[in-house]
Amino acid sequence: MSALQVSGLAHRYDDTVVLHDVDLSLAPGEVHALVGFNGAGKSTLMRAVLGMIRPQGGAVRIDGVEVAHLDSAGWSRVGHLVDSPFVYPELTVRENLWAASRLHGVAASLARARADRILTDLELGPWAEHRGSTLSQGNRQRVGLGSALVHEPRLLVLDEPTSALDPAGVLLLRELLQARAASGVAVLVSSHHLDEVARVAGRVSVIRAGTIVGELDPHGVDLERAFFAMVHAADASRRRDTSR
Ligand SMILES: Nc1ncnc2c1ncn2[C@@H]1O[C@H](COP(=O)(O)OP(=O)(O)OP(=O)(O)O)[C@@H](O)[C@H]1O
Repeated sequence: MSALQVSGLAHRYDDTVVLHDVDLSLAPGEVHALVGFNGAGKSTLMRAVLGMIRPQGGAVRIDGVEVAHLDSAGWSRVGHLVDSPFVYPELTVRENLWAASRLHGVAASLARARADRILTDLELGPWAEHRGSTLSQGNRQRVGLGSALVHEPRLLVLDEPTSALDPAGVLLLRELLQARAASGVAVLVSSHHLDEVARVAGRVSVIRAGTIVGELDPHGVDLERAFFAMVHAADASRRRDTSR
């Protein structure tokens, strides 16, 4: 069974079509990247996957269950970072991670150890006792990522997770995602960095104006050229359709 199955997803804000007939699937252990220009619809797609918006058409299933019917046990198998990382300003980094694990249903007896492990995995140790309100942007993103990972979800949805990270953080996250995927976790990730995506993803889908227009070969030689060729071909095809 797919960890995530998106079928015929459609969404519009007022008169603007933002997602059109989007199909996407994600198997356990797969890292699937979404790439596209600003405003292409990546975040909207992720919000629909996470039940944060109700799309006007199509279906999203997580482990075979329609998101509208997913219970708290189902959601506890999902980790996400979409939009700005949420960090409790008055809590320390360690307390934030502990709270995130408890909110995702981790038993009190395990929560401390899980938070400690994330502090190590994301090299947040030096900031463990610092309050959320005092963190740099990159460290906020690390805490947001830690909060998405701390309960050991089986499906991860990450919207531009490296946008504020330094090169060491990018490398750490890549290794973490690869390790989680090797243990069967399914990862949906969006990014603007084609090279980074190619290093981590097994599949790369291109989204253009709310439509998935094709997949890039992450092992291909010139990903940038292939990306633009795909986008331009999609635009030309759309122009032909609208002029008929
Ligand atoms: N709440 C909203 N109300 C109206 N329009 C919206 C809303 N949220 C997003 N949009 C529009 O939907 C389209 C897709 O936005 P979305 O944020 O999904 O794109 P994106 O691919 O994630 O972009 P970026 O790479 O810039 O983050 C854009 O045209 C955006 O302006």
